[in-house]
Parts: sequence; structure tokens; C-alpha cells
Amino acid sequence: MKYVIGVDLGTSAVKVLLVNQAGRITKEVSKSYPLIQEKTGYSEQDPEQWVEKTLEGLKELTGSHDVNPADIEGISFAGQMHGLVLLDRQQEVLRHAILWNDTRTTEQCRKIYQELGEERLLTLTKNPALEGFTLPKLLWVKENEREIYNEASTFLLPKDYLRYRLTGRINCEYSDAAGTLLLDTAKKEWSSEICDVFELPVNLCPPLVDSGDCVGTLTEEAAQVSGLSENVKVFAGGADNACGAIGAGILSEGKTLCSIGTSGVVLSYEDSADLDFSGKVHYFNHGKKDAFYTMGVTLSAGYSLSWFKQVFASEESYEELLQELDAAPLGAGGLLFTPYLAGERTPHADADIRGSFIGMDSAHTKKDFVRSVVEGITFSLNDSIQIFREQGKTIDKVVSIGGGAKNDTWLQIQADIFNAQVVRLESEQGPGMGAAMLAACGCGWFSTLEECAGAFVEPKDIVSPVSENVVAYRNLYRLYQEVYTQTKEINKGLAAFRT
Ligand SMILES: Nc1ncnc2c1ncn2[C@@H]1O[C@H](COP(=O)(O)OP(=O)(O)O)[C@@H](O)[C@H]1O
Ligand SMILES: O=C(CO)[C@@H](O)[C@H](O)COP(=O)(O)O
Repeated sequence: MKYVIGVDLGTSAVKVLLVNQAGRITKEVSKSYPLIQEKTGYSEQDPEQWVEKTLEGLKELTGSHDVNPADIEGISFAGQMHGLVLLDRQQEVLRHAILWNDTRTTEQCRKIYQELGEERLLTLTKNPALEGFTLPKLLWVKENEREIYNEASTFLLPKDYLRYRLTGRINCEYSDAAGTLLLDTAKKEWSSEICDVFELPVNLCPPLVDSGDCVGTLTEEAAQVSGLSENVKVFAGGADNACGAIGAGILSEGKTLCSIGTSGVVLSYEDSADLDFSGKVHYFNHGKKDAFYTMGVTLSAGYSLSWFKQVFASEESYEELLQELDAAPLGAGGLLFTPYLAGERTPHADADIRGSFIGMDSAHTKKDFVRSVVEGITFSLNDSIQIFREQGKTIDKVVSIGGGAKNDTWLQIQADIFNAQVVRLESEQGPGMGAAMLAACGCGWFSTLEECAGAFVEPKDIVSPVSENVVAYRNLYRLYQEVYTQTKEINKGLAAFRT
């Protein structure tokens, strides 16, 4: 039996999957690393940790009795998007990576609109200026850390840096390049116009390849440390959401994905870059060649739950904590939560907004808080579902992946709030599976990603909405929607007190 490896460089952990030719995950290793949050709005990670933890994970995988490393033919990567890794002329990392959920760059976003114009930005990149994207981060470093900026010879996205460390080859692929605000999305080339306006040398941008391209093999050192053969073919891979879409079989029009990791996304496949969503949702290049996807993003989806667990229930596992979901009633006894712990993207692009618990009552106990956190995260994802429906899309079936798809009750809550069938797959590891599928196609096991999805993507069950819950949640959702408007100004005032 032959194997490929899919690596998902997530925000909470790197997940390494060993996948056989039948598409079954025969071994899975996860290694976590922390966020570095020095100030409110800041979110960084040490790229060296990504490399160390990935190598540890690969070593554990190849060292197990499940596989002969000589049978592993290919490896590919999915990764958290938008993060800025800056390298100097010797390809050394210049500072910690600034991540997708770091919102220090509101001023730089304003500047992008002032100097390039919102309309021109949307025409070229299909996306608005949001704090999490890479260009504002690059401008922040240029303005605030000039010495570091002057040393920079290239920037990389997180999984592209990891792949560079394993192969010695510097590349970026289109699905992650799309999240930088420097790519001309339709033309698939770095925008010299945007670089010129912001006086950034175009050669700061790494060479572009397709997600399925073979970019080389492992370095001798990486092969030795990981236990893999030096002949393993390395394929470029894609943004975690692009790979999540591949891993969930979102490869044609009409298919919708909900992914609840640290962030949460609702994603819809698009055949072309011609549609106009006026920047209400993100519009990116897919990992499938010359295809696209649109998506809405909740910044703190799984992160809201992990925050709650860490602050109020650090001794409990997620399974123990989420047992409380069944004990609490629908609507959490009148307790509403908004998951804006680090600001928000869709539908409110607002770095200042923060989360709320509304309606706290002396009768409430921990179970109600857990339920309201899960319901609030899901309401936030429903905001994106509503945008797609308003644009004329039919959403009656949603494939659910990510950590949030592990829990039965949460899947039912998704079905009831989205008023759609929710499909659970055999494995919730969408991005890692998508990366493995890119490697499987690259190794010649399949001629198209669709053919590969036919063999690899296996639905486990379908959760249907319960009509009385749908009605109750529709009423509660209206109240949820009001919380943003009612708390916006209060949160602006509170910003001065944040540390
Ligand atoms: N057993 C579980 N049931 C439901 N949600 C879970 C469970 N375990 C983890 N999670 C949620 O999944 C999130 C991590 O998901 P994951 O897809 O691994 O994220 P990332 O790719 O961002 O690292 C956590 O923040 C947590 O909220
Ligand atoms: O910023 C985005 C998408 O635009 C995030 O979805 C990141 O890509 C992080 O993903 P997870 O670690 O939550 O999977």
C-alpha cells in the first residue's frame, strides 16, 4: 500500500495525516503551539515552532509501526492564511509571524483605501482592506519597524515558510497569495500596480506556483529528522480554507462548507472571478486550478470556545465541557453570546467590537454559558449563510468540518440555525485531507481532484434541521443581530481601557 501525507498548519496546532491509496487516514498526529499576544489586538507565532512541531509530528508518524516510510510517496500542506513571515537575504526569519487574527493594522487599512481607492482594490484583488490580510501587516512593519523592513528580502505565508524549511525552495501558491491583497486575483499575478502605490519592491513577493505543482523534494536534513525518504515528492498545497474545500469535496457550483477551527468560515465554490459580492465576503483563488471560492469569516469561532474553556473550565476536556450542551435548553435560558473576542470580519468588518454575554440571570449556570457560546458562534456563521442567500444562492446542504464538527449536539445546532442539512464526513480534518488529496493527484493516483474526492471524501451521516427548533432559532437570531448595533459604540469607548 502506498501513502501520502497531508500537513495542516493550523492556528492552534499542526495536524499531520497519513492517508493511504483508498483515502483512509491510517495515522493522525497533532502538535500544538501557543499564540503570542503581547497587547490587545496583537496575535503572533514563532515560525520556528511550526517547523519543530511539524518535524516532531512527522517523526512520530514515520516511527510508528503503521507504515514503512519507503511507501510514502508525496506530501503537501494546508495552512492558516494571511500570516506575514519576513525573511532577510540569508532567508532567516526577521521577526515573529503576524497572524490572520491580529488587528493592529486599522490605520494601514485606511491608508490602502486612501492611496489606492476601495474600488480599485476590489477590482484588482476582489477583496476589501481587512486588518487580517497580509498587505496591511507589511505596511505596518514598514511604518513601525523600519529597520526590520529594510532587511527584508521576501515575505512568505505560514505554510509556504514551513515548506521552504523542508525543501529549501521558496514559493507561494495562488490560494494563499489571494489572501495577501497583493495578487491580481483574475490574472493570477502579483499586482505591480499595488506594489507601486505602496512603494513595495515586487521582488519582495515570492514566485507563484499552482497548488498541485511539485516544488521539489525534501532536504537531506529534513528527511533525516522526519524519517521520510529524500525522494518524497513535495507539492505546493493551499490555504487551509482552499484545502478544507478540497478535502470536503467542494469542487463544483452549489456546494457549501462550514469549517469551525480557531476561526469559522462559510465557504461557497465559484467557477469564475466574475461575480460581484462588493467585498461583503472574501473572494479567493481555490486550490483547484483556475477555480475560486467566496467565504464569510468569523474571527473567533472555535477560539471563543477554547477561550471559555481556558478561563472557566481549564481542567475539563472539550468532550466534558460540551456534555453541558445537552443539559441546557435551546436559547440557553435567554442568554446570548456574540463571539467578537478579537473584533470581527463578516458581516461587521470591525476591529474594535468585542464579545458580549447579554441576558445573564441568577438562574443561569455554567451549562447555559457553554450553550450560549456555541449558539453565538453558530449565529455568527449564520450571518455569512444569510449573505449568500441574499445573493441568490440556495443553501440547503452544508458540509461541516473542523474541530466544531466533532460534537453531535453542535452539528444539530448548526442544522437548526442554518436551516439546512448538515453533512458530517468520516474525518473532520478537511484541510489536512485536502492537502493529502493534492499530493495523491500529484503522485498520479488520480487524474483530477474530483476523481480523488470520489474515492477519498466519505460522508458519515446527515443531520436534518428540526422545524420547531428552526422557528425558535430564527426568533433568537433576530435578537442576536441587534447586539452588534447596540454594543458598537460602547465597545469603541471601552477600547481605551484595553491593555
Ligand atoms: N471535541 C470537540 N468538540 C467540539 N469542538 C472542539 C472539540 N475539540 C476542539 N474543538 C474546537 O475546535 C477548535 C480547533 O479546531 P481545529 O480545526 O483543530 O483548529 P485550527 O485549524 O485553527 O488549529 C478549538 O478551538 C475548539 O473550539
Ligand atoms: O483568516 C482566515 C481566513 O481568511 C482564517 O480562516 C485562517 O485561515 C485561520 O484558520 P484556522 O486556523 O481557524 O483554520
